[in-house]
This record gives sequence, structure tokens and C-alpha cells, in this order.
Amino acid sequence: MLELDHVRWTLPEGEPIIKGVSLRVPAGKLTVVTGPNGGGKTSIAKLAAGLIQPTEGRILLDGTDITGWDMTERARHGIAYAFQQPVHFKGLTVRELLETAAEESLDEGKLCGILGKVGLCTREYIDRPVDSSLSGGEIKRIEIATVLARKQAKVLVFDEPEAGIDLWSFSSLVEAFRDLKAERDSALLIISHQERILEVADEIVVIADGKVRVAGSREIILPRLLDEEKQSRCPI
Ligand SMILES: Nc1ncnc2c1ncn2[C@@H]1O[C@H](COP(=O)(O)OP(=O)(O)OP(=O)(O)O)[C@@H](O)[C@H]1O
Repeated sequence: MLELDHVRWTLPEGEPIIKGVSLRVPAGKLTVVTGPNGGGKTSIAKLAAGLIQPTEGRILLDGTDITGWDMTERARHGIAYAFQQPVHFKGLTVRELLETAAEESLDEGKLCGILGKVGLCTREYIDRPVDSSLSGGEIKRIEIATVLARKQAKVLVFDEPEAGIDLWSFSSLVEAFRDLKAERDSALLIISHQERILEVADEIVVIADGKVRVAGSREIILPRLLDEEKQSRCPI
């Protein structure tokens, strides 16, 4: 389980962005963080992955205080993170990237299986270099695939996996999240605005203005959010 315990994150200039957030991402469950633009969702994902450090509060992994650990240390201990804006891994092919993530060599069948989950069904991708010859949507999907490939990961964090992804690939991705929940005991944290991702959540946390506005089971929170949306009101 990943826990944020009264976490605050303040910019060096003194502006508070995350204003005392506590949340739990239990193993074997899918927790979706949603809320209005600029509310602090990506900042929470970055705090979880160790890209930024809290100004106050603690971050715990299975009860161990990992607040001071950087991203590399957290990755080594099983926290995998797919960025909202994907990064390029210069000089690596798709195969090398996925094998590095999986920490084993993967045959074509396994590689295609992982790529198929993000809608990249053809074998031609396997030996392509991960560089600017790939489209933004392809890079994004390959990055998500590297997180899916990390079988040993305890915590998987996806920041807006829907961004820049076509409808067909998105459908595969929603199925991949369903499968992840069913097949693994990892804690899943997804930042998303998408109703179809909210529909597969176990828990939903609504973040606005750097605070948790409401949190609870999907059965309780989703109908409220959809009702607010119909009335074009902010979910707070
Ligand atoms: N490094 C930074 N410097 C200055 N402002 C920042 C920084 N990081 C985040 N912010 C600000 O903090 C607020 C929260 O940003 P964040 O990216 O966490 O929001 P979000 O909920 O993920 O938004 P979106 O839904 O648009 O992706 C925004 O107003 C953003 O401009």
C-alpha cells in the first residue's frame, strides 16, 4: 500500500500547491484521482513517484517511510510511473525498453502481448528506436507499456493515460487496467478525467485546489460526479 500522510508541497516562492493531502492506495485495488484542471493531481502523482519531495508530511510504502527517497530509489523498490508528458529514451529500441522494464528477455509473443494492451498490435514496433520518429501517441502508449511490463512493481502510477490516445487504443487500455486489477496484487493509482477509467475504479479521490474534496468507493462517488457534470458544476 502507498500512503500520503498530511502531505504539503509548496513552491520555492512560497505558493502552496498541495495543501495537506492524506490518501491511501491499497494493494490489489485501483484508485483514480480526478478533479478540475490545475487542482493538483499531477503534483500528487509526482510526489508519489518521488519526482518532487513534500515540504511537509510523509509518504509510506507498505508502512516504510520513503519520503526522502528519490525517483530512482522508489523505482528500485517497486514504484513505476508513466508520465503525463512521455519522455524519450534515446538510443533504445522498443524491445530493449520493455525488456529493461520487465528485467528479463521477452520473446516476440510476450512483447506483442504487452504492446497489444496499449493498442500497438503490429510486430513492426518491436525493433523501432524510441525517438522522434514515433508519434506522440505512440510514445505515450510505449511508455504505458513499460509500466505494464514491470511485473514486480508494487505500485503503478499512470498520469492521464488517456491523453493523446485514440479511441481504439484507449479501449484496449481500459481493458488492460481491468486485467491488471484482476491479475496482480499491485496498488494502482491513475490520474484521469475519463468516465470509462472512473468506471473501473475501486476508489475515487477528487482533488481540487490542492486538497481532497471527497473520497470513497466508486459506487458512492461516481454517481455524484456524473450528477455534478450534468449540472455543469465543479465536483466540489
Ligand atoms: N513547478 C511548478 N511551478 C509553478 N507552478 C506549478 C508547478 N507545478 C504545478 N504548478 C501549479 O500547481 C497547480 C496544480 O498543478 P497540477 O499539474 O498538479 O494540476 P492537475 O490537477 O494535474 O491539472 P491538469 O488536470 O490540468 O493536468 C497548477 O496551478 C499548476 O500551474
